Amino acid sequence: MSLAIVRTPADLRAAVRAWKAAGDTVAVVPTMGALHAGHLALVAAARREAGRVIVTLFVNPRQFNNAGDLAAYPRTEEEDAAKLAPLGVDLLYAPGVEAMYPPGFATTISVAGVSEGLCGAHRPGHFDGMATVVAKLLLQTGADVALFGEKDYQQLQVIRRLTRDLDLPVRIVACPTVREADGLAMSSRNLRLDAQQRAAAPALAHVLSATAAEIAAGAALSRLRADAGHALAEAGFGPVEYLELRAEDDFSVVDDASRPARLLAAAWLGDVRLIDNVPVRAIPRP
Ligand SMILES: Nc1ncnc2c1ncn2[C@@H]1O[C@H](COP(=O)(O)OP(=O)(O)OP(=O)(O)O)[C@@H](O)[C@H]1O
Ligand SMILES: CC(C)(CO)[C@@H](O)C(=O)[O-]
Ligand code: BAL
Repeated sequence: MSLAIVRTPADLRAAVRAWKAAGDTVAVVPTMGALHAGHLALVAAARREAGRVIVTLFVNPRQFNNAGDLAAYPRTEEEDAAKLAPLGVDLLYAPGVEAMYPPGFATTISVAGVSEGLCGAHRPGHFDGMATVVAKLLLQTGADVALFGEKDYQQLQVIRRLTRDLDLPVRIVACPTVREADGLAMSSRNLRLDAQQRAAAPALAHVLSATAAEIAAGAALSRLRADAGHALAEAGFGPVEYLELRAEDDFSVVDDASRPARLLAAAWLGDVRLIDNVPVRAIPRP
């Protein structure tokens, strides 16, 4: 089984135009490749949402704030295409950097508010680069629906804001985080962990879950932050970039579970930066 791979916006548009002329709807799953079961869950959801499914594969230089991270990012297009071929994906869109950013490219999309703090504070320029490429991918594919993972929770908020503000005619569907059996959120960057770091990595999910349970029971995050940091350090983590609670409705900073919230963290294991998040719902009191 082979998969059609398209490299230019013009070829992509031609394929989509033919599908739409035949009355098909189109779903897109944007990725940076090195596909794992989290991505494949997005593809399965995409198949339920539309008649045609496009997966995009583009390691977007503009969203990397760190040259070493970009250089080390795994690139496994052949294996990725082999994983997608049996899943009923209609097309893999894998443009080169020149096709995406031709000479003279000068536009940046910057989403205020939800992109501030958290990853926005620690990865300068990241969300501008991400929003710019996602806007391009949504416009190039003309997709009716686009699927994104909750693992990148702040990214999802930025994309929702972007599509509303620019009146992009696309529905955004969020999919829950897919985890390894030991709780570690699947991520392409996990491939860069050595054996010892891989053994330590699930502590991030465990500390988040334990802290979320205490907040759900009535505790304030500000009183739990130091203990969570110690637990991560004991497990072998380096610096914790942030551990923050945000309200799910407007993404404002909160300290307890009086509103449905998300507990989000980023922390380093050696030179690999991991992120994760969990929902927090107050336990109703009798
Ligand atoms: N574990 C996961 N569960 C569900 N969705 C995921 C998971 N990991 C990534 N995704 C989603 O897949 C899409 C593509 O993400 P991307 O290609 O950056 O993979 P990644 O594993 O998140 O890589 P990275 O190491 O850059 O974090 C995004 O919408 C992302 O949120
Ligand atoms: C959405 C995305 C494909 C844009 O490059 C990327 O940020 C990702 O993989 O999450
Ligand atoms: N998964 C989010 C993309 C990034 O880390 O750049």
